[in-house]
Amino acid sequence: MHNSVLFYAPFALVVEWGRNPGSGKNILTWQAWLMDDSNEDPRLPHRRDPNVSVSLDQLAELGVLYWKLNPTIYENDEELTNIREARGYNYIDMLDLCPEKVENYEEKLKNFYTEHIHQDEEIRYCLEGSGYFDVRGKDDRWIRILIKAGDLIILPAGIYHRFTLDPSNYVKLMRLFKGEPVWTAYNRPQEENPARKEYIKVLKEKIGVPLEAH
Ligand SMILES: CSCCC(=O)C(=O)O
Ligand SMILES: [Fe+2]
Repeated sequence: MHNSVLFYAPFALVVEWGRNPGSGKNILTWQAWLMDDSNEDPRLPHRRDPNVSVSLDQLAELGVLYWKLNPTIYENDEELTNIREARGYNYIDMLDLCPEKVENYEEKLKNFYTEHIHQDEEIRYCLEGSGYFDVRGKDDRWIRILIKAGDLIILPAGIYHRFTLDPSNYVKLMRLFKGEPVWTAYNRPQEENPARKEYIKVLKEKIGVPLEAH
């Protein structure tokens, strides 16, 4: 799948949105960086000093895909429809991440921030608010990805990741899935998990180096 044309499609779409005259948005809204090693509040940015940015290309190498869409038209968005059709995402629901709307809010947040994998892709489209997805890079260091309204992100099955709110303390996410949704998280270590093995195999083929723990 990752070697197919689809794999490159996000860039075309990103450029398209960036060209949209009068949209007031540009394609440089992408923000990802290597995390520092401090144990301070996870909701802080945790940039290194000096900052080390991570590009869309570097993320794509890890199988992480990104689109910039217009969140104000999500109910009737042709681009979103195209992505859903191309990738078979026939299921959607909404996750409004605030204490009033989510049962066991604190526990859920804690679980989201516990390093884990899934056996399927994790697909999230941010409609309001913001937060951070952290993914492990090829050297096993944390890469922090800022997600805000209009950002659609796909994490491949088997990638170690976690999620936290940022100081805004609020995010509204659309969750997408292929078929009947399965949200099961498998906490690290998962080296024998078939999804992890497959992910490592694809990564080795693509970038030629094994992932190494620090
Ligand atoms: C808040 S959505 C992202 C959290 C996550 O990794 C998950 O739901 O599995
Ligand atoms: Fe997850």
